[in-house]
Amino acid sequence: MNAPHIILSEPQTVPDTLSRILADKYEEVRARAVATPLAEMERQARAAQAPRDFVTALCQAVADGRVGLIAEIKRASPSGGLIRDPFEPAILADDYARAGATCLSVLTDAPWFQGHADHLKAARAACALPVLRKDFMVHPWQVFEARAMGADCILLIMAALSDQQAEELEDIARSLDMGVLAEVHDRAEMDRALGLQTRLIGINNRNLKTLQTSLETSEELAPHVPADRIPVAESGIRTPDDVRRMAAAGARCILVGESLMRQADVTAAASELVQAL
Ligand SMILES: O=P(O)(O)OC[C@@H](O)[C@@H](O)c1c[nH]c2ccccc12
Repeated sequence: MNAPHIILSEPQTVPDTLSRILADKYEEVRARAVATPLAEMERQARAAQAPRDFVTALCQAVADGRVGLIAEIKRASPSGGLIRDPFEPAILADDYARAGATCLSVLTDAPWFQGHADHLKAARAACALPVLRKDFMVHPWQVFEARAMGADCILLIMAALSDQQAEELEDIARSLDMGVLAEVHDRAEMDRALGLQTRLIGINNRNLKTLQTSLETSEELAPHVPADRIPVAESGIRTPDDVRRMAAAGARCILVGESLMRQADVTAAASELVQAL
């Protein structure tokens, strides 16, 4: 009798969602930077309309004791599937502005969120609010691209970046007078984000690797944000009670997307959140 064969294979690791998104993003940026070289993208960024002050708008809301609502415009997401259809960014931007939102966030990632630069351009043109480009920033080229399409602020996801990358992207954003929202999901990421210059610390209640959401993430982390920084509670916020919960933890600024995008009356739903305190 032959000895039984034991086949040892490498442990199978399934790539998490963030890793898959980033792999697509590096590919996308590589291709786009061939079509439009960095120097040309920088020229377009520096020729764009003056940026609106995203960070000051949120600081002002906090100083006034208001909710600082960053209202998000997105058609779809990996966790929610198709969220809103038909989807009209300009109308949504106007609805949010009339509800008293402080800023907008617009998804521009196509493969995972069905976003587009045109959504951001249309939303920004329809209101006077500062606009965050919600995408996965990994390369300076994208920061110039963000400014060229009109964005006033970029998102830096600490889980997706080395310290050196984050600093480089922040420096470029600052040179373009753009704001930076540094996003964290745990204490270690927060400590890294606090090494950046930006005052805006986004605490994502959603784990981008597993897509699980828990408001406890903000409750745990917001108390550790130093007084000279502004915590922004992100993801999974649905009701005025949730807003009060985030405010009680120290986060009066919130980033809300899906729960608003699923409402027939976006203005009414957003103003309920704005008036929760
Ligand atoms: O739709 P929600 O659960 O209200 O979440 C909004 C926003 O926080 C979420 O879109 C988000 C936060 N960080 C991100 C990073 C990438 C993509 C999306 C996000």
